[in-house]
Amino acid sequence: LDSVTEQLNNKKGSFISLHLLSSSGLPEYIKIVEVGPRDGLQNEKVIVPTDTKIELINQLSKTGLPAIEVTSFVSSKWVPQMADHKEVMRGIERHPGVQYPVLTPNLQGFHSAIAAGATEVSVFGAASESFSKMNINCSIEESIERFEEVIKSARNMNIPVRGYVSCALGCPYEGNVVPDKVAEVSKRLYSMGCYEISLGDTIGVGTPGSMKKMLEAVMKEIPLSALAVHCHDTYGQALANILTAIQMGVAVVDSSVAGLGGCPYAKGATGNVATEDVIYMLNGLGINTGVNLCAVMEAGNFICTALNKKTNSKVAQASFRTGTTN
Ligand SMILES: CC(C)(COP(=O)([O-])OP(=O)([O-])OC[C@H]1O[C@@H](n2cnc3c(N)ncnc32)[C@H](O)[C@@H]1OP(=O)([O-])[O-])[C@@H](O)C(=O)NCCC(=O)NCCSC(=O)C[C@@](C)(O)CC(=O)[O-]
Repeated sequence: LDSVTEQLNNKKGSFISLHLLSSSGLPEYIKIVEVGPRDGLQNEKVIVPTDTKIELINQLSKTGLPAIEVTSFVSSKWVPQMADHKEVMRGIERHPGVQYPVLTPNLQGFHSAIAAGATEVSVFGAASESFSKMNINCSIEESIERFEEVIKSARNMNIPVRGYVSCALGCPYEGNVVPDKVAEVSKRLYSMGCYEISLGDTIGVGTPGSMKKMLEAVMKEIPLSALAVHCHDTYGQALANILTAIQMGVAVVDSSVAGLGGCPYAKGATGNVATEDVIYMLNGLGINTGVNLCAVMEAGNFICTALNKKTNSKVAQASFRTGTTN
């Protein structure tokens, strides 16, 4: 409880950890990629008003987060929740030093994103054929061809492209996914020009054991500095999996404010790991993120109130119960 209080009392500016644990062997700085406004909200049943999305992103922009995934330029027939992508993109206040990536599955999405002012995009593939078909309506091979077009156009415009590989630790349709397949798809995206590969445990079935095996395979093909992990918490393993990844040297972690989220094409998958819980853990390890925990909790409180739902962040729940937020 003391550590919660210490962290929460430091409300101004970026959080400086008061823990004195040694960080030797762990990255000194971890970049948090906030995916709540996209991965979090895409799964909400009731359409979230555009103004609420914009306000959430504006609040998150003031927390010290270096990257906030804003929306997806996908078909509104497939993901109605992201239909207001242009309005959201145009409505947000952009802060210097914050990246605002958006998802683009194909050239059509890429051109719409650029027209709406996107300055960074992400392509999203999978290590499972069935998931690729269900999620983006094409095979892995076809998806790579589409991504290649996006990456070429992006390169001509100096737009950085991030690449996702979903089902890195398991697939909702095929079950087990072999680490070599994850490594193969990751390598192709990286070789095509993605500056970073985010490895998605889409349905949160991974464990520290499977995370380690998968990363060992991927790290043979891609530099560690180009890897990120994207963990869902369906089986309660997300923080343990992230800790395993950072012990192996991964220094980019995706997370979602209040633990919102899930993929509409991965039935049963619950939210992403909560940003608040990741920051709390990293603060405890003495790892700098530059993110103010209290400010993220306030943004979490805002969106949970707007959605009339309880936060999935254990840290936010504990702080609420013990009154340490005030
Ligand atoms: C990829 C498509 C579009 C293919 O969908 P399709 O139906 O195969 O596309 P198509 O090329 O045959 O075109 C059909 C219609 O879609 C339109 N269309 C075509 N492209 C676009 C576009 N970019 N934006 C808007 N509209 C588009 C196109 O204009 C046409 O419109 P119509 O003539 O019928 O009116 C579709 O399957 C789709 O939108 N899928 C959405 C997938 C999605 O957003 N999933 C959730 C995100 S992934 C995720 O959450 C996992 C991740 C990233 O978080 C990591 C992890 O956890 O593992």
